[in-house]
Amino acid sequence: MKNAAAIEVHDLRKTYQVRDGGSWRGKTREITALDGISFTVPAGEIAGFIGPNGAGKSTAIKILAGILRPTSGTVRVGNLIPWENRLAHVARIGVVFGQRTQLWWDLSVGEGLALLRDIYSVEPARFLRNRERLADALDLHGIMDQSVRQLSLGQRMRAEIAAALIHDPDVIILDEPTIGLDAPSKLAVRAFVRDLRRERGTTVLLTTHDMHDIEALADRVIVIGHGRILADSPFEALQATTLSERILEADFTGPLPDLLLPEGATETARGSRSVTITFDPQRLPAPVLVAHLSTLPGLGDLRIGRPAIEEIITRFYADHAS
Ligand SMILES: Nc1ncnc2c1ncn2[C@@H]1O[C@H](COP(=O)(O)OP(=O)(O)OP(=O)(O)O)[C@@H](O)[C@H]1O
Repeated sequence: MKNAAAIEVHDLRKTYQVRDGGSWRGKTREITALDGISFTVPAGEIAGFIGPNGAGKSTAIKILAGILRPTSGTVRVGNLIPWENRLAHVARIGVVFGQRTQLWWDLSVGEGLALLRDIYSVEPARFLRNRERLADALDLHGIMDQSVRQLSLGQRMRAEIAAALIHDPDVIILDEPTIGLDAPSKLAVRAFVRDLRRERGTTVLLTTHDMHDIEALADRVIVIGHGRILADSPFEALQATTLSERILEADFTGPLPDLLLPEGATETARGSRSVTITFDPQRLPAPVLVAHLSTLPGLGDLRIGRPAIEEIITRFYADHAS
């Protein structure tokens, strides 16, 4: 199975019919949520699937999960067509929707997992092994008897992940798995997904608005906007083509002197004793800029870094807007 395509999407289109003004009498209008997207995720890869609000991510995820039929195009997940082989398909994939539960509010976590065992016909010995392994890895032992409605968001998300994996799926779809979680819970979810891929070779499609999820997990990112694929590449490549600039922060021991910056550098923020400068290292090598600043009176610390990952993505979305 290694290197075979676990997810294949070809020329996928989805249009929704909506009534203007919400009235049944109003004219109908077509919204193109997916305008012919194609991508492939090889087995064992973690692919980030990102895009601004309304780009079409949820629509694509629902089609991949077998919940929604596309208007046209082909999709194969582990060689099955999700909306045609629904039962066989759901038995082979795991889906975590960060914003809604797949568990049952009034059942305990343990009861919910047992119900999934029956739904997916997981053989009893394998179920017990998986439940133990997932409870250890996701720290669920203390909450197995608690009903889902009593769980904190972080506990519920860990239970959701266990529920999505109880039947050993080869492919998992994570839709905003860290939304609303505190920092330690986010780190725990990311570590779990990394281990899962390493130990079991699970293929993961991950949508998120948290770019740190992408940085921590994704082998590559597929960017979608207005229902089209805008980029499909390793994150570093996206970063290099979008924002090659560097950021320099300089602290001064006294009031800021006149900077008289060389060409290729722009002052982007200023405090009473510090300044932030953005520069393009192709046009202005960092040592030249540092040498220039060193001539200024009262220079203290200097720090040079890359723009934050959010900045890179925001710029990429803005460059592809319209
Ligand atoms: N059931 C629906 N009926 C009509 N239009 C819809 C429906 N679901 C989504 N849309 C429209 O399709 C487009 C894509 O929406 P979708 O929810 O797939 O985007 P998204 O990338 O998941 O956005 P977000 O990041 O905000 O969740 C949007 O213009 C949205 O308004």
